[in-house]
Amino acid sequence: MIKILLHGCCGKMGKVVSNLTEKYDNLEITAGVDKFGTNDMKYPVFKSLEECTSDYDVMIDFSRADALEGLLNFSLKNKKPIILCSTGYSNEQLKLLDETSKKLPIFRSANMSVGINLMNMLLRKVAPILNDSYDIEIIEEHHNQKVDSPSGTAIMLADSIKNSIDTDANYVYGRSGHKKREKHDIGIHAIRGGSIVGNHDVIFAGEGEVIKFTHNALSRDLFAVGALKAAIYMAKVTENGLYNMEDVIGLVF
Ligand SMILES: NC(=O)C1=CN([C@@H]2O[C@H](COP(=O)(O)OP(=O)(O)OC[C@H]3O[C@@H](n4cnc5c(N)ncnc54)[C@H](OP(=O)(O)O)[C@@H]3O)[C@@H](O)[C@H]2O)C=CC1
Ligand SMILES: O=C(O)C1=N[C@H](C(=O)O)C[C@H](O)C1
Repeated sequence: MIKILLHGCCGKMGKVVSNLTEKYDNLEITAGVDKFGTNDMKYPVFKSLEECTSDYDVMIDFSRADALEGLLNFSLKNKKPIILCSTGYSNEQLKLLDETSKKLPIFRSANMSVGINLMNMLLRKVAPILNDSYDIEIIEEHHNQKVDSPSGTAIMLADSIKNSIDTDANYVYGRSGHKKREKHDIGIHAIRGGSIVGNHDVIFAGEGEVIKFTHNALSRDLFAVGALKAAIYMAKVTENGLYNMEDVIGLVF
């Protein structure tokens, strides 16, 4: 049995992960941590990591970027792998994450769905071919409760494109004003409204044609399933380092 500590257990994703875990015979949530706190869960919920005394094998986090430092220190102290699903990290936080991964197995992915990770892999192949003659724009849509913009997934997709081409792409967020598009811009646009779970379009606009890669998440279950698969994977990992969803789904191309 793999014992999971769920950080951010009372939020939208925390609740979905809690429900889905019950379908797995080999997984059990032994405790949760959430600022919000509640007694509604089937496991003990602590209001902070400092109060949490539960034994666990792997921690899953769906909370906020500002929780990162505390999560890393707690995981280092307990010598247990951590799965970071939260988004909105700053460059300094990403640097800290990289440094800490030399001392701890850390998993991070801005999107736990198989579909987005497959699309990300395809973009790495396609972008170097299309980059010269097509303009690249990314549009993401999410619910009206999301705090970080653009989405972590949009940044992940943009970074994959940027790292796969030999020109130095420049990110332009939510374009406005009086200025033509520059050739090496990658536009990144965020839409917020209602209960949209999470949609991502990557557009390659050329002369006389547009090629579009689209991923629409129809339910939060697919993120939760990805997090639980990552938990099963990370519980067995012994080497320190930074892992992601491609390790879990075995996308080696
Ligand atoms: N990687 C992926 O596939 C996905 C990532 N996400 C990301 O996961 C995160 C959570 O999403 P979602 O569940 O929709 O958000 P919610 O706001 O619904 O849930 C977050 C929960 O974490 C709590 N929380 C916030 N800060 C802390 C903290 N410092 N310590 C402990 N608990 C805290 C919140 O409490 P309170 O409400 O009191 O602040 C809330 O209960 C976001 O960053 C989101 O972008 C979401 C979906 C998929
Ligand atoms: O906040 C959300 O809801 C989501 N956040 C992630 C992101 O920022 O990319 C992933 C998913 O699209 C849902």
